[in-house]
Amino acid sequence: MVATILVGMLCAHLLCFSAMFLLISKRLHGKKMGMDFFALGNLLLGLAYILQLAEGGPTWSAVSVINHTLTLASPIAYWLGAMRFFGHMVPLWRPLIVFALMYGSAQVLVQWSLGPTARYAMLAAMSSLLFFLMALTIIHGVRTFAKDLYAEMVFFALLISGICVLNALKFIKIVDGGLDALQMDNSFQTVFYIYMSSLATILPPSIVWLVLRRLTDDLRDVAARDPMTQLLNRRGLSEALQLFFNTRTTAPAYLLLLDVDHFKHINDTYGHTAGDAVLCHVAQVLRTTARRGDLTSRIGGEEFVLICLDTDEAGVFRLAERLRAMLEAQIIDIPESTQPLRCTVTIGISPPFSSIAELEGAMRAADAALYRGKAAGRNCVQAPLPLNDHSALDAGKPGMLAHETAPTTAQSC
Ligand SMILES: Nc1nc2c(ncn2[C@@H]2O[C@H](COP(=O)(O)OP(=O)(O)OP(=O)(O)O)[C@@H](O)[C@H]2O)c(=O)[nH]1
Repeated sequence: MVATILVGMLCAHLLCFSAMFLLISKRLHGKKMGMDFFALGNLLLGLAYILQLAEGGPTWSAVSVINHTLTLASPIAYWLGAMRFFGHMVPLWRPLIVFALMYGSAQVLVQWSLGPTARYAMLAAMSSLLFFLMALTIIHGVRTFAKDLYAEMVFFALLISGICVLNALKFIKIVDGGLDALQMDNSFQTVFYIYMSSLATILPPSIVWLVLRRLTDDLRDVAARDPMTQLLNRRGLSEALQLFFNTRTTAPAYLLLLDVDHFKHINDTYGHTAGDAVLCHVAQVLRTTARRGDLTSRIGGEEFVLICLDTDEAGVFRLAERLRAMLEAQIIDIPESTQPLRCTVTIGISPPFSSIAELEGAMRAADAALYRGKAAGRNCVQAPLPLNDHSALDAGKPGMLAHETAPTTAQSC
């Protein structure tokens, strides 16, 4: 009786959360994060348990064959849903239909050749195997595609390992004691269904939590990035830098402020689409040239910032010069245009700084250097003023600098 009530509650939980997952997936439109697959997994398992209640005990019937097939199809749907959640575009119906046909046939074969006990033992063994594979996938995910969800994934792996172990025990009991092991009210079955009911209560809210986490992470990411170039925006830059200074106290940072030369002229001559393509090109060069861990950002219009972390002064000047030369040399692909287009940038460098509070000052110093670079003819790298030359910094006048590179003649882009 107890086990029957537990199975009834389990069905109610599974079907309610199936409906909830489906509603969430509808709200998520294009990026459903596997919620539609999880809804199907819950529905299949819920239906399997309803069929089990209808059967009353082990029987050989079409309903029983469908029940066993649905019981195993549901973890497959969950597994595929998890793959979708992590961005793998796996199909749903084809693998499920292929599995259903294969497992249906296997049941008929086993029932006729080895008898009913073997068919039930096969269900327990297959369940154990599927959940074992699922736990293995999660453990693999923790090291690769799901690193950011470490705690959640370990939690899931533990819960799923529990089902795996219980099904393995069920298999042993069926092999040892025959179909009597499946009597609903024996103590093992009671423990089994208590565990399954607990999972049906814990897992769905945990899945909703995962989706919520992903959505809020995505929102934060959208708020921190420039939509056109996908580089960090001003806000994202200062958040990322804050994080860096909170966790590291190594070498100071340097800020490079890049400004595309004569950008207005590019827009006016080639149109805004070409202007946008130039900005995306500069962003791409920044992304690929900067070291891993450096922060790349578009802070507005045609102004970009690169913050170099864990480096020294000589390295920063080499990088700035490399960036300038690369941008000067490369031809930019403009959609629907056959005219080759190049652009140059002027780069102002800040003095070293080592706290987030100094970011604004570093930005101002780099801006003053940039201003001097523009005045000196553009397409060059300008070092910051010496620390004691405050008057020059205030007025933005050119100063005598140790690292100044010889400015080349401004080029028409
Ligand atoms: N295509 C495009 N243009 C932009 C965007 N944001 C700002 N602009 C344009 O960038 C131009 C910036 O011009 P200016 O500030 O005069 O700078 P400049 O022409 O590069 O001159 P210098 O910096 O002195 O070499 C303006 O025409 C803006 O309209 C954008 O997202 N896309």
